[in-house]
Amino acid sequence: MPKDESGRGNPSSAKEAGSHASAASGGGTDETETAEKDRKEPAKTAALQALLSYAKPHRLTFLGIFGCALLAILAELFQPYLVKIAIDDHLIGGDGAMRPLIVIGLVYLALSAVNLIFTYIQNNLLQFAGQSIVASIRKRLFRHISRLSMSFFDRYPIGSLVTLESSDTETISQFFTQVFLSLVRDRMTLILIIFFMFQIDATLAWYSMLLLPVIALIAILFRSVLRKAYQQTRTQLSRLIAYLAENLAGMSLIQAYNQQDEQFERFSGRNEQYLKANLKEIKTNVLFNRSFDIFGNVSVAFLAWLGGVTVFKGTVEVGVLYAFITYIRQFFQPINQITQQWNTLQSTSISMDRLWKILSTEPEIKDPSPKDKAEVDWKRTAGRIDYNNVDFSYVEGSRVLRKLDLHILPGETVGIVGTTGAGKSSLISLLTRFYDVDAGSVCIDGTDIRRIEQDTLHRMIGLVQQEPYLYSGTILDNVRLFREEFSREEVIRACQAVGAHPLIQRLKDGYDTRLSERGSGLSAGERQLISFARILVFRPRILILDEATANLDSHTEQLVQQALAVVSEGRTTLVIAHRLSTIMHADRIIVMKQGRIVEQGTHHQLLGKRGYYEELYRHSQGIAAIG
Ligand SMILES: Nc1ncnc2c1ncn2[C@@H]1O[C@H](COP(=O)(O)OP(=O)(O)OP(=O)(O)O)[C@@H](O)[C@H]1O
Repeated sequence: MPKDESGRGNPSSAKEAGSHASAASGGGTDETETAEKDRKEPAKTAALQALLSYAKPHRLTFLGIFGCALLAILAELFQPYLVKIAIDDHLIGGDGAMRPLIVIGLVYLALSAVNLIFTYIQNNLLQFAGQSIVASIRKRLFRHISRLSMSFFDRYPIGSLVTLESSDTETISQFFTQVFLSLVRDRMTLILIIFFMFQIDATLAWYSMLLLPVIALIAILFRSVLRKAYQQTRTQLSRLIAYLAENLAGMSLIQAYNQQDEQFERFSGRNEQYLKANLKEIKTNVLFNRSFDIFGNVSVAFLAWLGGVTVFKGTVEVGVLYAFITYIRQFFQPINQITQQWNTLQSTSISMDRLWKILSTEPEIKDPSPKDKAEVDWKRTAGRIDYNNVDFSYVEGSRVLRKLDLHILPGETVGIVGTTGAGKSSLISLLTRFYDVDAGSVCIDGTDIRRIEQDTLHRMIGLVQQEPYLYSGTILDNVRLFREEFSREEVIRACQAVGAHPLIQRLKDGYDTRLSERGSGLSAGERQLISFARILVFRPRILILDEATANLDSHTEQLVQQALAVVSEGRTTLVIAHRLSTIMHADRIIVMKQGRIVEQGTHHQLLGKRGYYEELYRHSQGIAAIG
């Protein structure tokens, strides 16, 4: 069972996160989504409140939208009324004078212009408010995700976070630009049409109201079918995207194993299902729209007949009948819109729910409270590290580090070795506070790192990983990590010190050469040298190298080793290495096995012990010989 389900730290359990992830990646069926929804009604209210809180700063804009919509609708609905006046008072009942008819014509035109202008302003305001709201949601989400703890990323697939940041926020933007408008404008239109009808002729208006239950019945019947068809399409699309993402990520393996045809077949199957779901959704939509059209025409015929009879009897004027027929036609439009928007409303609520789950996830690793906070200056760190009786597990019941006690002196270089899964990387992750210990403590210069602010802690420590991450940007940006406080000269000096300068100069634009994502275009060794230069620029007091030379050939490794000697100078350095040759010259070597330190000493002392280290060493020598 993941730790946070036991009540520690994160309120959203891993189980929930997992189910969300599967829904995002297409695993969710209608039933599971409905069940999820039922369970999370309170969360949804919170989600809706959160959504509204984003809209709050734009309340004046929304007031403007409301006003514009009202004026546009009034202008539109006043037109049939004008025609009624023209027919009844001037064409049939009038004295044949043209002047009033021309005036009515001009007013009619003016109303069209009013409708056009206010609809235009309303749409612009709405787009402005909607897009601004979604932009700020995206910003907050990005910031929030980047502050979440590593345990969150263990549970949450990156793909579903990308979906969240891209397509879920897009759905929410549709809420503001389509659904919200429909909720406001279409409802207002319906109410005003009914109002105009009763103003003109109450008897005909009551007859027209007979249509309402039938309209409601059709809308309700279709709503569930539409919703099902829509959700089916979404599920199939998510499955397709998830499959595509997985496929692209593993392309090298697919090509190496010549799996293209098999993968193509599997893709085609999913594509076919998506196509079917899409066609079904379109068919249902067309059926709904046409049914509504037919019913609209039948209603008009019914009203024409009923009205015609009353016109013949002389109880209703022709103009009134004309206005009614127009209103009835207009009546169907907003109802159709509202029903259509129901789908978007549904998906907004699902997206908002997902978004809220992430936004309400508290980082498990928190900064100390002002009371507990230790005042530390990272520049003055001596670099002593103490692991005091540390217990640690990622998943409850499966201990990774046991009663681990390790004390490292300032400036000492410590190599950490052990077989796969021994706990080497976990040891490092505790020092950087990617995770917190279950018991015991980790201290730097005698201060428990939980009492040090994370920003300060991360300035104390420099981490170089096996696959150094380079961002899309220039070499200069990548060395100083986009922080302008470091000058170009500092970056160049750092690159010279680690031996990266000649190779950077050979590049097309030198330090201004733009790297593509992940630094493709540079060799593994070159990328590693750039990450070493970062260390010299940022000057952390503690340096961690996690398999930093694992991917390099022996010539490049030599280059990197020289660079390493430069960067580790005067710093407490922890080096994890599978290749024992990398750490042979360390001041001390820690040998780990199943979460414990089983041996420690210099290379020669350890070989002399003829224990586990010697076994590992012989094994690695054997591999080297075979190589
Ligand atoms: N994020 C994680 N969630 C759950 N278990 C994990 C996680 N990371 C590591 N483990 C488990 O913790 C144990 C120690 O892993 P760790 O990565 O620290 O070992 P290591 O010695 O660095 O191994 P390697 O040399 O292969 O990198 C392993 O059993 C591993 O499966």
